[in-house]
Amino acid sequence: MERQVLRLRQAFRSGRSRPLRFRLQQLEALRRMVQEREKEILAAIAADLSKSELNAYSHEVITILGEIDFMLGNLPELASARPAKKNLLTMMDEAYVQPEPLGVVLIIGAWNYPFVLTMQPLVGAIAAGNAAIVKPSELSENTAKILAELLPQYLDQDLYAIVNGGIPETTELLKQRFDHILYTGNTAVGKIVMEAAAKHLTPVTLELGGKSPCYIDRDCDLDVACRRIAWGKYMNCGQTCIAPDYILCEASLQNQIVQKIKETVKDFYGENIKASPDYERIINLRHFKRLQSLLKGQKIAFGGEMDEATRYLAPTILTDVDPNSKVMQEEIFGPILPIVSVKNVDEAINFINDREKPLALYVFSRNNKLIKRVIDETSSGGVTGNDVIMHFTVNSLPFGGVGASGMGAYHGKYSFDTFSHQRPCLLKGLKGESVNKLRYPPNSESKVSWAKFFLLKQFNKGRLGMLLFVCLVAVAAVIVKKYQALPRGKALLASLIVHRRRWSSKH
Ligand SMILES: NC(=O)c1ccc[n+]([C@@H]2O[C@H](COP(=O)([O-])OP(=O)(O)OC[C@H]3O[C@@H](n4cnc5c(N)ncnc54)[C@H](O)[C@@H]3O)[C@@H](O)[C@H]2O)c1
Ligand SMILES: CC(C)=CCC/C(C)=C/CC/C(C)=C/C=O
Repeated sequence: MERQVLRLRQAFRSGRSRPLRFRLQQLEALRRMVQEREKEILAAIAADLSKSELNAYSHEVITILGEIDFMLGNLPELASARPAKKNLLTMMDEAYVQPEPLGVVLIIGAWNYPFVLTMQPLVGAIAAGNAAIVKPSELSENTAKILAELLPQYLDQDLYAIVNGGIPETTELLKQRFDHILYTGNTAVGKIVMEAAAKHLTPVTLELGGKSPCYIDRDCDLDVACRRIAWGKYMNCGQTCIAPDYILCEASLQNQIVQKIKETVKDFYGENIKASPDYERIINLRHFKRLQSLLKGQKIAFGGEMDEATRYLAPTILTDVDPNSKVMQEEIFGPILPIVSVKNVDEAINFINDREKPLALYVFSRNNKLIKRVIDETSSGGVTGNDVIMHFTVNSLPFGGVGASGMGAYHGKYSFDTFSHQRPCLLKGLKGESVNKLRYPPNSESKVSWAKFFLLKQFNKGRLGMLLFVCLVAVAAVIVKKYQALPRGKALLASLIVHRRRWSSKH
């Protein structure tokens, strides 16, 4: 492991990954990989998640193609230096922010969207000019295997590597020094990752989970709300980090919601859900049994059928759920939808704020003011109003958690920023020592007063006004220096001093 990281570090140090042309070429190669080897990629995802290849394409491949296209189109602008605003003391200098790559980064992915959760961060890491190691989840072993086979065929092998394995391999990997780690997965392992990263002072992006609430207002189109919620909850068999975890609504809405979701499920998956190509299975027996245990003692208003042999768990709704029950204590990550009654929106807001900050928050209402109020009075990684999941698909929005649901964000520009250091650069000339004297010892009241004037005075006169002022100062300095005795120079300096004194007396 150590040797592998060293190999990547040496390749990074060679500077090969930095030129814009190289990054674009690697991103194009990645796009070629996805297009040319689509069938193998889809087959692997489908096998890992008991998913149809059509769904594998729309859940995962589309996202990656979109992300690569975004980077190819925007990278020249994202990677270029941005001029920075200057103060009076640096007016004549060059100030800019230059994004630079961090170095060798580690990307650890989760099993539930095994292609998206490894490749989307990789697109950002390449775009920002880094070397990267990708560690796919061992639970999605087919995708892990195909990535290990394909990536070296398309990408620079000394800069980008796949490491496969389980806990021992990841533990070994985490002992190495990286320049950034982006981890996707559960909160407990997130803490392990952060602890390991802290030993090297490595910054982390943690894409974690949580219980994402979904509030349905009384003033709402319930048909539309229930169709959208059912789509987001039961896709990937509920194993989506931003799936609506539970519903909050007034008690009087509960039965209608059950009825409407029931009808939607029939529309989506037919009478025989088990036979639907659009309904997936639970990833493994451990998770199946965990979900089974969440149903104990609950009122199942719909669904609940299960088959351990195939890890089938039907789309399920629980009603009159006690907020203290087990199903309301942990992220469900399966096709179980509890409904918890609240009296009104105030109680819903309190309910949300009494718990850990979720990864996503959903509000359904005809009343935009109510939606804005819920947003203003709560906190979550992201929000979609009158729909679920969809904020994930907008790559101009940062995607990430807050508090217990994670830290940092990625997607589009935000991926580029996550894997870059925004380096402040100030390039000065070797002239101007007369002004610089202000900051050299010995200090004096007058110097402090001048420094305050130069550094704190806000100029609202635009660039031209600023330039005129600087010229005035420069001319005054030259005149005073060369012709100390001349009345015009003295007068100019005197007026500047008066101007500065007047300003100083006010500040
Ligand atoms: N925020 C997001 O974008 C996002 C996306 C997907 C999943 N999730 C969250 O992830 C959770 C489900 O994923 P999971 O954790 O079951 O996935 P997982 O079991 O695939 O684990 C995630 C990664 O952590 C590694 N890992 C596991 N144990 C480890 C250990 N002890 N030390 C070091 N590495 C270890 C795995 O090898 C894997 O690569 C849910 O909470 C879900 O909400 C979040
Ligand atoms: C809008 C369509 C067709 C797909 C969205 C794909 C999707 C739900 C991706 C989720 C990825 C993600 C962050 C999962 C977390 O577990």
